[in-house]
Amino acid sequence: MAPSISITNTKSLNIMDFVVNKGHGVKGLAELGLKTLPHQYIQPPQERFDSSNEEPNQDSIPVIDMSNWDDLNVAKAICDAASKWGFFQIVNHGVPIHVLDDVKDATRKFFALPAEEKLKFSKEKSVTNSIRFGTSFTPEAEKALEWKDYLSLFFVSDDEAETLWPSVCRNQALEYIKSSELVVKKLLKILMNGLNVKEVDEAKESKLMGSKRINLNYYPKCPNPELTVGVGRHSDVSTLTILLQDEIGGLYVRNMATMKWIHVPPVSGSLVINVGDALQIISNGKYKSVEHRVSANGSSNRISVPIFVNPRPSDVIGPLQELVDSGEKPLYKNVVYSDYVKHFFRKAHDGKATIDFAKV
Ligand SMILES: CC(C)(COP(=O)(O)OP(=O)(O)OC[C@H]1O[C@@H](n2cnc3c(N)ncnc32)[C@H](O)[C@@H]1OP(=O)(O)O)[C@@H](O)C(=O)NCCC(=O)NCCSC(=O)/C=C/c1ccc(O)c(O)c1
Ligand SMILES: O=C(O)CCC(=O)C(=O)O
Ligand SMILES: [Fe+2]
Repeated sequence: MAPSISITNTKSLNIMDFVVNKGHGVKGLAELGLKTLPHQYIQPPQERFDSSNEEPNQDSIPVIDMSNWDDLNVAKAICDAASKWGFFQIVNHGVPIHVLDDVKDATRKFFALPAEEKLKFSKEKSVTNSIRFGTSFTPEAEKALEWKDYLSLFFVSDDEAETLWPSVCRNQALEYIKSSELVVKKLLKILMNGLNVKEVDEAKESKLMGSKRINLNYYPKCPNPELTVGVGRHSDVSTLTILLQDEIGGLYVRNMATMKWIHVPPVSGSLVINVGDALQIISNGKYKSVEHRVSANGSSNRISVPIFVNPRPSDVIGPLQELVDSGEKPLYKNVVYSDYVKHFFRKAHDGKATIDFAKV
């Protein structure tokens, strides 16, 4: 529902109060029919999208068919992509298409709720730390805000989800998490085999995928997309991220060879997989957690739904013992995972800098 106020400039509007405190988000701002971007969203020139920084030949990250996932060529393609690009897309992954469609619909329904309904899930009002409706990334710490609203749901238990997650999206979000579990296990098994770790026992599995967070992201149409960003440069702090995007596009990944940005084109029915910092650390740098960012869009709203597959907050993560025993020099220290995540969340997005926290 559109906010009841209607103005075309924001001079008389307290942006932080309207967007953050009142829960209208950037979606509410966009629906006021603004003609120009409020100054709080203007990014410094080096952070804006500029086609001269994009890969001219549209070199693209691989799209991997998972139907024969135990084929050695498939395993090789996955390990190569995780080492070279840190990103790939998968098709025929086994997650039913209706589950993906349902969670996209549910995301649109959540953001269509009135601001006062969404505000019940804000950091200040939410009855639990594991549910958070917010906007931008860390508005308190950012010099320029990002053009994105989100709902972040940390999975604690089915019981908590049943009682506390917003009813418009909880079943669909849970279904997406549960039906992607098998493909996550397959991917992690392949990636561990690629490090010569032949068996993923319970302890390892728990460290690699012991916790999950799902974010529902909403990027409304933006009056001056060239001046701002949907999400700024960052790497994820997960082990793996399973990202569902709609048909709009706007996700860009850093090509580590050229430092230029490559677009991740929407492929119908696919899931985008990326390595996060936890897996870069655990693999002692073999698999790369690559910088990525999202542009704002001048003509369409966009949604995306990442599942962040993580260690548990209390886990200590560091390079695998098998790698150290084989003679590799550890590039990272052992860190408590929740300390690592808090470090990430308390600062503005700053590209690949988060991982310095764990460097030897
Ligand atoms: C996240 C924590 C540390 C929270 O624990 P808790 O005890 O609740 O700590 P807290 O002190 O309330 O929160 C720590 C800070 O993080 C912030 N924060 C907490 N959750 C979120 C969230 N979902 N989104 C943004 N900030 C958050 C809080 O605001 C705290 O900052 P401050 O208010 O103290 O300044 C805990 O649940 C944990 O260890 N989880 C591990 C699993 C996990 O959640 N991993 C993260 C995967 S997310 C990932 O990889 C990428 C996420 C991402 C990327 C780009 C974006 O633009 C974006 O929005 C999100
Ligand atoms: O919206 C996207 O395509 C990516 C979002 C993202 O990078 C994130 O939520 O970590
Ligand atoms: Fe990300």
